[in-house]
This record gives sequence, structure tokens and C-alpha cells, in this order.
Amino acid sequence: MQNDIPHAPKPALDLSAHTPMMAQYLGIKAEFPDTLVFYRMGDFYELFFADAEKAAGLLDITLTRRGQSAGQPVLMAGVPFHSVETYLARLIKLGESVALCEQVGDVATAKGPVERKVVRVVTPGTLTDTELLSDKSEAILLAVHQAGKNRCGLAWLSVTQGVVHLAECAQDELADWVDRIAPSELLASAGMTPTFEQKLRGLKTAGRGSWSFAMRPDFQFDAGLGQRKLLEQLQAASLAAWSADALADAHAAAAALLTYAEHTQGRSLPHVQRVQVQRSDALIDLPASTRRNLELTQTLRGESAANSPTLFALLDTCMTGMGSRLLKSWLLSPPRDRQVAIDRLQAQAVLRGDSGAGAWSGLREQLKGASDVERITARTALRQVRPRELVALRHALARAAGLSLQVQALQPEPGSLLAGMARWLTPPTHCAELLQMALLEEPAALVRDGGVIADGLDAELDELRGIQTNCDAFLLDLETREKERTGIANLRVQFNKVHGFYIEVTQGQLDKVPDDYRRRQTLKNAERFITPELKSFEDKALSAQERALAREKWLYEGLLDQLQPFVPALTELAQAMASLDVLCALTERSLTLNWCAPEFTKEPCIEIRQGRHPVVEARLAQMSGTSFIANDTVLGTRQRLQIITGPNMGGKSTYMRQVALIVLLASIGSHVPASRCRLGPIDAIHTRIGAADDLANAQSTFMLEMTEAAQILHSATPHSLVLMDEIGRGTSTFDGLALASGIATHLHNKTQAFALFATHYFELTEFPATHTAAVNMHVSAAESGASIVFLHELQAGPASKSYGVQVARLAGMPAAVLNHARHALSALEAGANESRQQVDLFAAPPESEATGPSPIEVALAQINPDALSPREALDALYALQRLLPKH
Ligand SMILES: Nc1ncnc2c1ncn2[C@@H]1O[C@H](COP(=O)(O)OP(=O)(O)OP(=O)(O)O)[C@@H](O)[C@H]1O
Repeated sequence: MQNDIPHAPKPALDLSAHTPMMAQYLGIKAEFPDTLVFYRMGDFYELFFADAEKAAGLLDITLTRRGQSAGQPVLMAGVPFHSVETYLARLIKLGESVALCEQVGDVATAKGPVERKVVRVVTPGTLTDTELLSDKSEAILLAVHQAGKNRCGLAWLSVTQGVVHLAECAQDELADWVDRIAPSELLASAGMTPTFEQKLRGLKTAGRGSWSFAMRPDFQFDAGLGQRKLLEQLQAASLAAWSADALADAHAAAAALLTYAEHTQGRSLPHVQRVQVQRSDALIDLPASTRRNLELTQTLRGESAANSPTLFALLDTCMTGMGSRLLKSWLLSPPRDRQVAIDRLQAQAVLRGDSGAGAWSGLREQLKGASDVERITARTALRQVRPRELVALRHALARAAGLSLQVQALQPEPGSLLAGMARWLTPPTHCAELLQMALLEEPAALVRDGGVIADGLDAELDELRGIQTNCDAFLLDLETREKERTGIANLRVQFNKVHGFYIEVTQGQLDKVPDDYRRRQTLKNAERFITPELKSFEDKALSAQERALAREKWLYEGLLDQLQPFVPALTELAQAMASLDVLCALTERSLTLNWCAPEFTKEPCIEIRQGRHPVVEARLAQMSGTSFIANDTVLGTRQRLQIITGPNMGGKSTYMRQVALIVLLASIGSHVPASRCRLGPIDAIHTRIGAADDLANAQSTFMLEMTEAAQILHSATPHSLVLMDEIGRGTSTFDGLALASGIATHLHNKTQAFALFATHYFELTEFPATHTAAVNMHVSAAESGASIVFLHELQAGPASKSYGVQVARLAGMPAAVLNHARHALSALEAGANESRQQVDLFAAPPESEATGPSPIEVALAQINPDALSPREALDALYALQRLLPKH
């Protein structure tokens, strides 16, 4: 989708054959070829021609043909202006962009069609309307710049926040970045190479998010322009203070990002005053597979509602949308630097107070129902804010002042998170007073309806309003006088929008009408008249109403001007409110769910006592009232790899995931579901779990399994946590076992990561005998008759046997099948024992043949293509072919 601004001269359109209005429309449409243009006509937004057809299909609205222009029937479809938000929401969800074209000229004085202009372009990544945005997630716009040497520059922002994020990465890291940023809209240059474009589009078809794609002109990806634009936003002379000066590739992306964002808002973005550089080594790596497998914000089935079994849904008891959004971003971007988590935990310790009876619950009461200061502030800066939002802002400021006092009363240590919050929560001086003075307590929804500005703010507005108020009294008085004068008892003085003021007389009384009555309108049973006195009153009253509306609009614009200097402080205040909300929610969770504070160590380790899987535990309590069996985990430099065996349904996957979730929770500064937790440095959490066919990418289950495993082996380090669940099960037993043993050996010897390796291959339980840092663990089960009871207890040593047949029985498998399986199993086991040879699965393979260069490689290296004649080159090619190994 391309929302082109008029950046290059376009060939002049010949619109002379069209009606003046169609000519105006087509002129505007030419500037927005791939965006739906909503063209305002009275109380409707109309779409024409191809736009009309498209919108009719997408929105299920009627497509009509009206009149002709240039000999062609005009196709039209329209939506009422007062419900435009609903239609916008639907289109944006479908990934469409909309240009809103308003009447900006004076209808009364216009000759020909009234002047119209596109005032705003609404696109999936640049939403600001509260109605169009989800409370709990951001709409993010990302610009990607293809740079040289296989590098990329990235810049992204949410228009309702005040921060531009910058990053640079290698092109093969792009997928992970895009996954992490989760944009709603992605901008790329029209000048990128076809291969790069294919790569970007490939990311989308691979199901990595549902962003829409907007191609921008190449010249907008200009590093110099980007740097200038960033400096303008920051009102600074250098980007060095943000460590953002040497990032030319990211600057190029920022140029396109800011140009596009400004273009869609129809103005600059004064509230964007911060830059944040993100480096991939600053965050704990959570690849897309990990986020999916751990069901952080979405279940494997794709549910993400507030009651779905995800970690986010369990954690999010925030009182405000701002808090929920911040919590989600904390959860998805855990920092490696432990100080961040330590500061957050310290703040929670203060909020908890002694025995949990601290200030957190009172603060949550205050936060409850507070309006979205962050979004209101952004909309104020963009001059899109509605009167009722500003009243809500005033109430929120009062709450913030209260919150600040409550936090100060906790006497937080100077320099601590809470001390910073107390400071930023103090509302900027005079902001609330200004709002109080300027706005009615319950203003109209829209400024254009009037009834927004408070009485007493402006003498002229008060006077104009006075005329309108006196109107009713005047009309009553006139009616009495006219009844007396004419003797018409049922005479009525009234007003309607179309005909203005009039005196209505019924047919039977018409003979009594005086000479100075002028006929205005004839109805079936009555006539309507106007008198000179009523006419002059009408002129005054109507013009007073119009002037009052214009005055209110002007005063509102003035109020927006006066609010601009408060924007930076309000942005900080919103941030502080969101952080406080998250910290209070985390405190509440830790107390309600009985979680403990983690400790961080310098030496590498993951030590968890009585750890639980938070989501499974909550589900068990809710569904069956049964309690979760807690388990310990001890991993350190001497014991890095656990081979976990045990029956299906025994709890292996649950155990492995719980370890990863506890590590993640600790890293964001949350308490954790355990009785004690010690954690060393962690740089990534990798998971290879489950097997879902990636049909969209034509990858088989096994191919996907091997691709993911290979990625893990390439990127994991001794500080990474790796979960491998039943690796190798997607192929034949021998293949699978051989690969699983190879992978375990590589993890143990080379990668040296902390690894949890669940498997059904019993042969792998021999692995720890020859690998000192590996240990056997199993989930316990007890047989009771022909059945099985899962104890879910993790114990040292390998499982004694597998219980596949018993589990199948629990699953309701027919008795005949079970009987057959039991016999087959005994035969297989007996056979296996007899013919079992001593195969050393873990022996090092013979030296690989490919240790030195092959004869072809040697010959190839000796060729200098620039020094060869065509004939010699051909000979060299034949010579190389002769070197091919013969099979
Ligand atoms: N520690 C535990 N305490 C209580 N219930 C548990 C525990 N661990 C697992 N469960 C229950 O057992 C079910 C199965 O667990 P899980 O899927 O982890 O088994 P598994 O060993 O990985 O099975 P499979 O090998 O078939 O994948 C869970 O859905 C949960 O209800």
C-alpha cells in the first residue's frame, strides 16, 4: 500500500471533461492512488469509482451509480460521518489505509465545489484514535532500510508514545527484530533490491505478524535527512548524548519513518522528544519460537484474550491500559542487565511493606479508572484531542498528584525508581487549573457542536451565549403579543433548522392574519409566516449561534496552544503512572500467588527450589482444585544438562517450560513461582518444543524441527537456557535417536548451554555416564494395576520404563488394540535384548573427510579469472569437472 505524498511532479491530469466536483475529487485522489479516499459531502464521506467498489466489498455497504462524469457513470458508496470511526476500525483491521478529505472552505461563499483537503491519513501503523486502538497493545510503525554489506537500519515508533527507537542489524537477523518489534505497518524503500523485498515479504507470509506493507520513495531513506529530523525532534545539536550519532543506517530508516508519520498526521510530532537505541546484546534473546512455545502473550492455539491461559493474562492485573501495555513490553524485552530487575524488585519490596500490607493496594485504588494520559497527551500534541479527553486528563492529573503524595510518604531512597516516580507524578503547575478554567465540566463530544468552553472564560462567548439563552424568553413573549394582536388563540412561534423562525397559523384562522405577515411556507393544514420583527431577531440569533460556535473553536485552538508546553511533562507523568501501575500489579501477583523474590548471582547458575508453572498451577486450581507439584532445578557449571525421561503426560514439558518462565519472570524484575530462586547471567532462552507443521512454508514437521534445532546450536552460548522437547521424534527411530544423541553431545561439549533435554529414547539415559556435566532426571509415575498414576515429581535418575500403553488406555483406546500392543511390546523387548549390540551412541565420529580442502577447491583457488582468455576459462572448467569424485 502506498500513500504517496506529492513528492515529485506528476503528469498533469486532464480533468476538463469532468464535473467541477469530480474534477476536484480526482485531483485529490491522484495524490493518494493506493489509499481509500473518504471525500466529505455534507453528512457523509463518499468513496468513488474503484475505491467505492473496494469499500463496498470490504464494508458491506451499498454501491450505487449516480449521474455521469466525463461520459462515465459515477460509482459511489458512502458512510455517515458520525459513525466513520466504526468503518475506519474495520478497514484498518483489514490492513487498509484511509485518507480523510474534509471541506475546509466556506460553504456559503464558495463558487463551485467548496475547497477540500486531506487532513489526515489513517494507516494501521499510525493510529491515534482511542476508538481504533486496543487498550492493551500499541500500533507500531517500523521503517526498514536496506544498507550495504548485508546490513539493515531500523527505526520504529508508536505515534501515541514519545519515543523513536533505533537499531542496526545484519540482514539475517532481521526476522528476529521484526518479530520482537511486532509492527502493525512496515515501511520500506521502493528502491530496495528484489531479493531484499522478497525477504521482507517472505517474513510476512511466514506468519511473522500481520503488518501491512507500505512502499516509500527511495529518497526518503536518507541518513542526513534522518539525522536532521531526529535532531529537530530532540531539539538538540548532537545525537551523542543518546549514543545515537554513529548509526547512519538507522538514521536513514528514521528519515522515512518520521516523514511518513508526519504525513499521516498532517503535522509535525512535537511530543516525540526521545530517542532510544536498542542493541541486540542488551536484551535476553527470546526468539519467536520461544515466545510462541512459552505462550507468553498468545496460546499455541492463538488465543490472547484476558482469560486465556497465557503468562501475560495471568500477570496483567494492571488498573490502566498504559500499565498493561508497559507490562507487555517488559515481558517481551527482558534486559540482560540485572540492575533493571533489581531496581524493580526493590521498588516492589517498598510497595509490599511489612507482611504485604503496604501501600500497593491503596495505590491501585487510586489508579483504578485513571484515563489514558499517554494517549491523550499524544493526541493533544497532534491537536486531535477531544474535549472530553481533556476533562478526563484533568481528573487524571488530580489522581497523579494524589499518587505522588502517597509514593512520597513511603520515603523512597533518593535515586530509586519510586523516588523518580514521585517526582514525575507531580502534575505540571497550572495545567489542571488551565483545563478547569477553560472547559465545561461535561463538554460536548465534539468542538464543532459547541458547548465545550466554560462560562466566564471569554466575555464575547458569554455575550453570544446570552443572546441564545434569551431567545426562548423572547419567543414566548412574541407569541403572547401576537396572539393578543391577531386574536388567533392557537398561533405558535417556532423554529426549525431548514426554515428558521416562523409564526404558524392554521387554515381556519388565515383570515385574521395581519398585513405585515409574509408567507414563508405552506403546509397541508397551516401556513407559516415571518414578520419584520421576527426576521431581525432571527438574523441576530442565528448569527449569534454561528459566531459562538466559531468563537468556541477558536478558543479551543488557543487552549491547545497553551497546552503544548506541558506535553513533555505529561509524557513523563504518563510513563511514571504506567510504571507504578505495573509495579503494583506485580506486587499484587506475588502476594496473591505466593511467589518469591529471585536473587541474582555473578556465577552462572539456575537454581530453583519448589518451582511451579504459574499458568498450569492457576489452571489446575481453577478447573479441578488440585494442587501443582513443585519441583527443584539445579543447574550450574558442573551440571548443565538434564536428560529428562518419564511417561507421556508425566509433566516433562510442564517442568521445562516452568524453568524458562521462572528465568524470564526473574529477568523482568518480577517475583517467581518458587520458594527460592538463584539466577546467574542469562543471554537467551531457546526452545524447541512441539511439532506443528508449517504448511504455509511448505516445511514438514521434521524439517521445521531440524531447522529450529540448528538455529539453536548456532546461536546458543554458555549463558543460554535451551529447552529441547523430544528432539528427533519426527523421523525413524534410528535416525531420530542418532540425531538426538548428536545434538545432546554438541550442547554438552561445544555450546555448553544450560539445557533441559526431554526424550523418550531410553538409550539417551546412558549419556550422563560419559558426559560429566549431564545428569538423568525423570518424572515419576506409579502403576496401579493396569493403570498409571502420574506423580509429577521430578526425581534423579532415569525412568525405569515407558508407559505408552497405559497412557493409551487412559486415553480410551479399544481393549483389543491395547491387548495387541502389549503382546507386540513384549516381543519387541525380548528381540531387542537378544540382538542388542554395544553401540556407542556418543562416541566421537571418525575425523570428517572434509577437514582439508578438496582437490576441486585447491584447483579452484589457483585460478585467476581475470588472467584467463575465454578459451583458457573453458579448459579450466573442463579440468574442474574431471576432478569431480566418481560415484
Ligand atoms: N508438576 C505438576 N503438578 C501437577 N500437575 C502437573 C504437573 N506437571 C504436569 N501436570 C499435569 O500433567 C499434564 C501433562 O503434562 P505435560 O504435558 O508436561 O506432560 P509430558 O510429560 O510433557 O507429556 P508428553 O510426553 O506426552 O508430551 C499437564 O497438562 C498438567 O495438567
